[in-house]
Amino acid sequence: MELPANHFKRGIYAGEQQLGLWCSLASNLTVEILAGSGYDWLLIDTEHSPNELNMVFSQLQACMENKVQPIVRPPVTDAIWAKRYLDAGVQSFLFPMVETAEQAAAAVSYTRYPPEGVRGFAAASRASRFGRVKDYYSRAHEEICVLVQIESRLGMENLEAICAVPGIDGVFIGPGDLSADIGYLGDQGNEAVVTLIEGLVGRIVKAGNRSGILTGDEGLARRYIAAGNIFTAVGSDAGLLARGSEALARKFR
Ligand SMILES: O=C(O)C(=O)C[C@H](O)[C@@H](O)CO
Repeated sequence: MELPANHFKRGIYAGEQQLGLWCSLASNLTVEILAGSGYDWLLIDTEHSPNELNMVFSQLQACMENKVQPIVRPPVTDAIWAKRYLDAGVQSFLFPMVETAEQAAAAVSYTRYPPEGVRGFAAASRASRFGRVKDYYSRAHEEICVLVQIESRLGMENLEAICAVPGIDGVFIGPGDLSADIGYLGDQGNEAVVTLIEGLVGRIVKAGNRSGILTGDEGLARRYIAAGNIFTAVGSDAGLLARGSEALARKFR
């Protein structure tokens, strides 16, 4: 069996816009529905959702019939969660609240076997398709994508240093936490926040890295893409369900 290709990672390095959707409903059924919807990636959130490890397993499997890349956000950036999700077969990570180059380098090391990193060895896990991918241990890093979140003042201050860390494949701007940290809690659509984010996207691109963002607003998504954003989550499962169900109910009222 061949090592599964990470089309998302290859796409962002090729400069091909990767459209995504945020998934926090903790359901393999909703993920399977969304996996066939034409997105390039699905963010499987375990930070702000009731997702547990065994549930993430089933959501990863729900993606297998499609080219879509599941990207898992651990609840915190640490080696233990990285190890458990890697063995589950996760190939792309969005590590939250990274604020320094040292934290970014640590995140990369969690995904690499020794001597490059500290990933623990597991024989015949789902990651190697239970031992069926014969060159898994020597090649796993090629198809692993490490994305880190910049979502605080300190992270903004250290942005270029973080972008320069070897193994950091992309830098995602967390609009909610970032706006909260600069005094715009709950107001990530404020023009001051949007302009700041556009500038951050430009800094990431200028630093030679790849920028990501989440927004449910079409106009803002287009502004961030125009600024150079290359992986863009354009909505969420919860938002689609809530807005879509409300719109349907209104038709019959
Ligand atoms: O800071 C942010 O915004 C994010 O990191 C995304 C949110 O955590 C996610 O829950 C969508 O609102």
